[in-house]
Amino acid sequence: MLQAKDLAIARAERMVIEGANIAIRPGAITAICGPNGAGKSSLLAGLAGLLRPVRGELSIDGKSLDGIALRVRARTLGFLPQDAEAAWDVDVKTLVGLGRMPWRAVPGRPARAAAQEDRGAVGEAMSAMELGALADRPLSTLSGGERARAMMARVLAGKPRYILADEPFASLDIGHARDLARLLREQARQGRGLAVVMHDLALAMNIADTVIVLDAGRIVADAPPEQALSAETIARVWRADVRWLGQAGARALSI
Ligand SMILES: Nc1ncnc2c1ncn2[C@@H]1O[C@H](COP(=O)(O)OP(=O)(O)OP(=O)(O)O)[C@@H](O)[C@H]1O
Repeated sequence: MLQAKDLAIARAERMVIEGANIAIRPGAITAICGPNGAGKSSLLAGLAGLLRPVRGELSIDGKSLDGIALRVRARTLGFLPQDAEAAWDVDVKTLVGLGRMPWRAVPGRPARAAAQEDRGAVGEAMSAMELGALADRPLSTLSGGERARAMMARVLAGKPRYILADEPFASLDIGHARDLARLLREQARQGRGLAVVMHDLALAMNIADTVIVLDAGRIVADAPPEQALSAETIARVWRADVRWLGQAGARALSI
């Protein structure tokens, strides 16, 4: 379990997350929701160990994150930033291959078996994100949604135990969003823990096991979706009058 206790994060010397107690469980999808500026990205980057907390503890299976070597951390936590950019204009298959970096030079990993495993993981991630036809295209020539799928494939190729994804649905069309939702469920079924920032509350309602609602840097709900995303909570936090339609697991939100 990836756990944060009494986590506090500051940006530009202003507290943006305070007193966060969170558990990201293996085998489950945890959606992180909240209005713009609530602190979702900051919280996710904090959980990934990419923003140093002002206060609090982060641990994986009870072991402090500080005590885990960086390379091991990189194999354990896969992070997909919002609007992920690549430093170089590489082609798609090279980018996805970079997801295998943390697996280089793992002690006791025979070179030939390692190369085969790397190829297998990259191929699997590319086909999961339907990137076969784009494999040789430089990133600069892709559309926003295609680039988002390539970035997600890079995370998947690393086969991390936890996937921390910041708005992975943001630029996907409805068909690819459905495919990604299924893929995230499958990743959870395989035992991975997922923390996913999302603005689409109906999607969170339908695919998450747990929803964390953030409001102005504070966790105001952490519960199964039907409870965390009640119309009352949405009215209070998002100041929007809404009504849930449909059945559990296939809900739509009327605004
Ligand atoms: N690099 C930064 N420097 C200073 N302040 C920042 C920085 N990044 C974010 N902030 C501030 O921290 C707060 C939380 O931002 P964060 O990006 O975590 O929110 P968010 O919930 O992910 O928002 P959104 O839904 O708009 O993506 C906001 O008030 C934001 O203005």
